[in-house]
Amino acid sequence: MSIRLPEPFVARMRVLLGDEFDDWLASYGAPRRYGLRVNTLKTDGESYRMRSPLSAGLKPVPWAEAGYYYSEEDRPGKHPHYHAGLYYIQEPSAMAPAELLDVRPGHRVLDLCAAPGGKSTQIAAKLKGQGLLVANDNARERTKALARNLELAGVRNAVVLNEEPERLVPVFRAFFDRILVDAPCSGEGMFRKDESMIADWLRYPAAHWTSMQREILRHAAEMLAPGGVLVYSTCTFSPEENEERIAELLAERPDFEVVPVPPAHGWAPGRPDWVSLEGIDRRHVDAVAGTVRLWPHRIEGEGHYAAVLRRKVEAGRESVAVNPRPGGPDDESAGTPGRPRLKTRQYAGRRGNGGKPGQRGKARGYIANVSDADPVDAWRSFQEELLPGLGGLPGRLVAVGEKLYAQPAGVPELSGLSVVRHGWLLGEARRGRFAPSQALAMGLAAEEAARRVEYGADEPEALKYLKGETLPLEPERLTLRPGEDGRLPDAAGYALVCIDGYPVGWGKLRDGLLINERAPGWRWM
Ligand SMILES: C[S@@+](CC[C@H](N)C(=O)[O-])C[C@H]1O[C@@H](n2cnc3c(N)ncnc32)[C@H](O)[C@@H]1O
Repeated sequence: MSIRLPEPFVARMRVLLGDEFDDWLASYGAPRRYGLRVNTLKTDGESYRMRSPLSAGLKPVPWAEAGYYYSEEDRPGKHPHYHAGLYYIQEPSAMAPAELLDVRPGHRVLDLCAAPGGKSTQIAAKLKGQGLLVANDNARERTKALARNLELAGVRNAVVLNEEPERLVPVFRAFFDRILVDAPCSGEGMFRKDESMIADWLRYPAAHWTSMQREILRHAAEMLAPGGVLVYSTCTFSPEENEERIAELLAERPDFEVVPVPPAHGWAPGRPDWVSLEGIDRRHVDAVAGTVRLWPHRIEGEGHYAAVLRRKVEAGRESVAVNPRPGGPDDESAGTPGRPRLKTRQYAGRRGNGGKPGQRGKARGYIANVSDADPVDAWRSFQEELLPGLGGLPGRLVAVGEKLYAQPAGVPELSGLSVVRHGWLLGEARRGRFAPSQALAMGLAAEEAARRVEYGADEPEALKYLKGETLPLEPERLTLRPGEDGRLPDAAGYALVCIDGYPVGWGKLRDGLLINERAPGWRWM
């Protein structure tokens, strides 16, 4: 074993694990397993597995829909399909918490500690574009990766926030059907995957993590609707960060109960016998036997812990969510008069995104030229010309400065919160012209665009495009889609660039060239 585990950690695990200690310790000498999750917003897991370009093939992770093991010698992060958002590289055990959350299309879901977004992208896939995902993290820098990963995955119905949980509570009290708390933790279960975490373990005492976890869980509980489900997870072994946090929450919140996780896949039950909190009713301690531990010596994956909790419904009340359901008759969020609109303009209406452009938005050349920089007019002209297949989007348009977002239905007023993404970032109106975003390209299906240019993943042009090069346009690569009037668009202007049929960015067709419009921060280095 080459990893140097901290002595006090090993000594403690010896006491906790007893007879199992030797097997556990031996797992640090075993090779770690690598995982990826196929993005079912774009393709389905099994059909992708059958045609996967990874040389050693993909083997299913038993507990995760579209989750697969890949072989160490493959480099999936270096394949064009990664840049098309066809999969997310994720440690296999880390796929378990979002599976346990039981997300259904249409749910309102909060991922409270979400960066860099592995579980958020997994949740978004389960929502299938319906309902709402609020992905939050309190670390500003990390929310950039979070937003980017959601965009790479083509997620249309997410809002990204950068907040402390307590500041979210007044806005989202009893709002969510599902909440994931993938808590910051001492990371003991990840030492084999990432040895650098040992330094953090040595630096911070357990109380550093447990006080954070306690506060985050308390605030999360406030935001769960009665009848809703909350999953708490960590990638650590210490009972203080796992079973003790759950027993404590149960003692504080009699309206919460553990939903036992059935034993499967080699997962082990939580350990009431490791809880050493004083003054906690035995019932709450015993209940943690229904939580689950993933041990690296019992499964093919790293160490994890998860608890599934349900907020009970009061007798006689089916649901008491205090906020209107997205798109329901009480959904006033679409442009309610009198709401404070500071730097944000919201454009109401179910037809909002699909409406016809006004007279001002008449197309001139390959992109509409409007008389002022109203992003909505510019977008509508762009959409009419470039995206005849997109149709109306649910929710509303939100303009922030020059940026325009399609915000999913049912999002409450966010003013006062630090918002990283108000929804699906469509693009920016610059001097009246609409510049489509990379996020828009990634969230489209190829057939939604009026013009598309196609490359195969194994063609050198695919790599050149991903690296930001401008390419000669070979006419056979261009597909034009007729508009509603049956007429083909001009072969000039913005085109959606696709690899193996999946969008990877924009280009502009001009003078026999495909001018590369792939956003600079997204280019293959
Ligand atoms: C285990 S990581 C989350 C990993 C993420 N769920 C994923 O699957 O990619 C824990 C995250 O919690 C964030 N965090 C720490 N304290 C927080 C707090 N008080 N509120 C919200 N997020 C917090 C950290 O910045 C970190 O990104």
